[in-house]
Amino acid sequence: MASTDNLTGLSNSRSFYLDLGNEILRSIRYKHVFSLSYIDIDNFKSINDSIGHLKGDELLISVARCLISSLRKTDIIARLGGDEFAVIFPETSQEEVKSAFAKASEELKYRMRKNKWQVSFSVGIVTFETLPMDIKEAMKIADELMYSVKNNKKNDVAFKVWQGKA
Ligand SMILES: Nc1nc2c(ncn2[C@@H]2O[C@H](COP(=O)(O)OP(=O)(O)OP(=O)(O)O)[C@@H](O)[C@H]2O)c(=O)[nH]1
Repeated sequence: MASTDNLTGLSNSRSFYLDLGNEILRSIRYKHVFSLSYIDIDNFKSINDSIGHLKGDELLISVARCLISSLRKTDIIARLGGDEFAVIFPETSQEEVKSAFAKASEELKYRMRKNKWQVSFSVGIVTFETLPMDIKEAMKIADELMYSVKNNKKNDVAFKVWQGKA
């Protein structure tokens, strides 16, 4: 079965969920924290509608390249589908993920501006100090955080430290 996304060459969702499951187990075993980022492009549909699907594809490939070039080799980057991307940052605290993602944000903004693509990014980044029960719970927490940005004003990064349900 394929483990990469045809368009961008990143991990696909299937492969990403396997890696996320392994990261949860590793973090439990070695008592590490890890961080998980959920990234959704804002207003991507308008790119397809205004300059065409092929340019839309070009933008998605460019996003993948920005993430690959600005993050660590040990970070696991995936395209989950459509205009949604995700990253696992193994053994990475909130402070560390803030500085790691700042670099990626700058690179993404620069690339989009250079190509005159009028999109931005809604991002949720969770650091698991208490480990999630499973993949589903981890993704739900990161997805909800991203949606809190999307439903507010978009174009922002929300950070959260997960310490279990209050
Ligand atoms: N070019 C291209 N477009 C895709 C691909 N996969 C999904 N899409 C398009 O991505 C768009 C995603 O639309 P929405 O989820 O409404 O995203 P959006 O316009 O970014 O909306 P917001 O997230 O609310 O800002 C749809 O128009 C899909 O057709 C792809 O592989 N290539």
